[in-house]
Amino acid sequence: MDLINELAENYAAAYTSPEEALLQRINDETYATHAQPHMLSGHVQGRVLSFFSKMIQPKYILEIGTFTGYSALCLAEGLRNDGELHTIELREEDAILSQKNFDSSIYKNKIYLHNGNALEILPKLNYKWDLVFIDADKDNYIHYYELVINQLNDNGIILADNVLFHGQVLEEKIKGKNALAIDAFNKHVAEDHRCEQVLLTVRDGLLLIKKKK
Ligand SMILES: C[S@@+](CC[C@H](N)C(=O)[O-])C[C@H]1O[C@@H](n2cnc3c(N)ncnc32)[C@H](O)[C@@H]1O
Repeated sequence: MDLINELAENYAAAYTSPEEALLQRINDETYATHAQPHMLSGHVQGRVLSFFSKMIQPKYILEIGTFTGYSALCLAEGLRNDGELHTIELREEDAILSQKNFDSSIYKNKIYLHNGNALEILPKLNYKWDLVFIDADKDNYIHYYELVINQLNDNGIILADNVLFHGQVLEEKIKGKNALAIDAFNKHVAEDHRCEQVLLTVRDGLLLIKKKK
């Protein structure tokens, strides 16, 4: 289901700052060569990620689900000079591709790519996160959220992608496994008194979550 009117999407893209050449190249190469290019955040959502990161000026960023590296590079734009971005990717072929893309970037010395299952890698990453982007397997969103919320800095923010899951969460009786997992995640966060949240209807839905002090 296309949730957002295509004309509105095009208008938003026209009046959003352009992406830089490397991001444009990653986008084009991913669409030309990858079997699931739609997973890439893309221009407008990429600028949203960059904008939030520049507002937060994080020292430590965590991303779960690197894919070809597009969103990591957008998030890295807001890092402090001494900041680090840690990104986790399960599939070796995507990890290789994203590392190649990071190596072409001015942020290459600030990005640490971890190849493996996020559920196993996360407990080994001992950082206080300022900004977290959850964008991997939908079944595990609740696990990822519970693993990172206690490692979030006081002013830390979690962003979770695909929270509208192609509109499938709007069905009267949700059928898809991933849509059910996302709907359960949205309810889990809504019922969690530790945080406040806002669901933006950007692209496939972006949930902004802030831990209460
Ligand atoms: C939607 S894509 C990420 C897109 C990327 N963040 C972007 O915006 O360009 C999801 C990625 O998560 C990875 N993934 C799935 N399950 C994972 C897991 N358990 N641990 C780490 N990565 C996982 C997939 O291989 C895939 O590359």
